[in-house]
Amino acid sequence: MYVLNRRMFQRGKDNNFFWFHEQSNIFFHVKVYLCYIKENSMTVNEAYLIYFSPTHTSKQIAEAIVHGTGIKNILPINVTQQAAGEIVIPASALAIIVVPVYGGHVAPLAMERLQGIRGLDTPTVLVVVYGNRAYEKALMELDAFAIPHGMKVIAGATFIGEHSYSTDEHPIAVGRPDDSDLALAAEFGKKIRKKIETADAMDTLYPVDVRAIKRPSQPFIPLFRFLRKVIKLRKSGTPLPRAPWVENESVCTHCGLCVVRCPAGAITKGDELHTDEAKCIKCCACVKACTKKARVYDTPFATLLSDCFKKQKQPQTIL
Ligand SMILES: Cc1cc2nc3c(=O)[nH]c(=O)nc-3n(C[C@H](O)[C@H](O)[C@H](O)COP(=O)(O)O)c2cc1C
Repeated sequence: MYVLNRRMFQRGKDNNFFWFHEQSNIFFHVKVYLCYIKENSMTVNEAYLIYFSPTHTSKQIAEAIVHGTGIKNILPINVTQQAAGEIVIPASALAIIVVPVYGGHVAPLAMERLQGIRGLDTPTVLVVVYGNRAYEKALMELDAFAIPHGMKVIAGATFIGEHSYSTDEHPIAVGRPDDSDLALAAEFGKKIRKKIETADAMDTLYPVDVRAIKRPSQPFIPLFRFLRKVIKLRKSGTPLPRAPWVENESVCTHCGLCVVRCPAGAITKGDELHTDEAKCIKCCACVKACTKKARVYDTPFATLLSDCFKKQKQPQTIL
């Protein structure tokens, strides 16, 4: 045991007591700092998982991200079949919005169905899922929706999903999101959680500019071939199918699955052989859902996309 005296508090190589005293001071300050971080770090205890996903690729990405965050209280808001209605998401929650890209834009029906959602400066993650061609303005459009709706965009991402037009003959990004995409989505979720927890308050949880996200590399020659073929197709006046159809009527069992899966109400129970072209959004949910393969959507675009976008693009994230 040391008996306290003045010499013990004097610096010196051979003064062991002073060395311990100095270290314990450091330990004390580290402990105080850790307590401070814990006291002041932000936590989110619930996640609003908002998605539109007729062929379930966006849904898979959404679920992988939220599981990656480790948040247990998940409130799914699936806007595939109906509008979200009026929902206010508190600032203490995390909002994750995942939508597919149609023609380089956010799928218009998805955008329409998101309109009732509002945040209160809610930390929000924006994700677009596209079929290996391009997402063009989609992520920026989602951002332009989210900010005026009271959401603070703290992370963004672009993921790849099997193209809705993909068939056995004309495969486009088949099997995406694959295991590696889903692992990346979960890792992204984990990083989002970390970003929130390392911020000591809402004003230090910094927003991101989704325009700064890295665009995937696109080889020029296949893109040029694609554009040339699209122009040729348009000039030829070949009519493009306005909606999926039932190829062989005897195969359809009228099970009604296509009716249930259609997000646009374009197929009516009891009249499954007919698709309302005015309502159809060509999402191909009915084609993918049909267990008898009675429904088809055979568009010349599938051939072009399959031929020209063979190189698999990779997900990109920003946070
Ligand atoms: C009408 C329509 C337009 C599409 N446009 C694009 C596009 O511009 N770029 C692209 O890469 N993929 C495009 N896709 C493919 C979808 O973005 C892709 O298949 C997505 O994974 C579908 O999401 P979901 O499975 O959640 O429905 C389009 C699909 C449809 C049905």
